[in-house]
Amino acid sequence: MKGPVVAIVGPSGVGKDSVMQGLAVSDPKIRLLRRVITRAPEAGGEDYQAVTEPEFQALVARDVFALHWQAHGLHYGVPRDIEQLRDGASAVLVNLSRAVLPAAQEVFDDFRVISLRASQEVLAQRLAGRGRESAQDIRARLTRADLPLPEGLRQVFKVDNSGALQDAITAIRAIIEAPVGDAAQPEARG
Ligand SMILES: Nc1ncnc2c1ncn2[C@@H]1O[C@H](COP(=O)(O)OP(=O)(O)O)[C@@H](O)[C@H]1O
Ligand SMILES: O=P(O)(O)OC[C@H]1O[C@H](OP(=O)(O)OP(=O)(O)O)[C@H](O)[C@@H]1O
Repeated sequence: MKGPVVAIVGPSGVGKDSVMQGLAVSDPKIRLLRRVITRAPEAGGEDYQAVTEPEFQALVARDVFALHWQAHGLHYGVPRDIEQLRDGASAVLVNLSRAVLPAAQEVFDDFRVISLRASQEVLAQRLAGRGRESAQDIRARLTRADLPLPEGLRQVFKVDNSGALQDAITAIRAIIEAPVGDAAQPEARG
């Protein structure tokens, strides 16, 4: 049995990494995809494979990635071995750019999008609290916060993460555990 690929998307600071960690702790069959990123290895936060830009380009040339994109001045890649991670999983969670979602929907069967939301004030506070980026980088991330989701996505669920982290985790578990085609409630789409 292959679990769905569940994209966790939303503005910087909304809680994508926190929600993903919490979900993985709550159920060992919920797995996290480890991204390849041209970010310094010591930056902290999520577990990722840090590579240099030439190393990243060599991986692209070797066709290692199912998906890759650029954002925040960095390159990000999702290795094709995500398919092995799906075997026997309840879900494989992956932090994706909103811009890459239409491509992802074509690449993966049973692809679901969790669109996390929080107000600009909450985002600004959380980014400052996280302390990974400079004030200038935080401003750049906040200007991207309102980027709309692309059209044509078939399974999108809005989840609010302005409140307690556990509430968002509980809401997402219900979406993951629902049978295919059953999880979508009209009011949860968007
Ligand atoms: N529901 C929440 N309540 C309070 N703080 C949160 C919540 N979700 C995330 N955070 C905090 O907000 C900051 C940004 O969260 P993070 O998971 O890194 O967001 P993202 O991956 O979307 O950029 C972190 O310091 C995290 O601990
Ligand atoms: O196109 P967007 O939807 O705005 O996303 C831009 C980038 O932000 C996220 O990365 P990352 O997790 O490195 O950054 P963040 O923690 O600051 O969101 C996401 O995975 C994308 O790579």
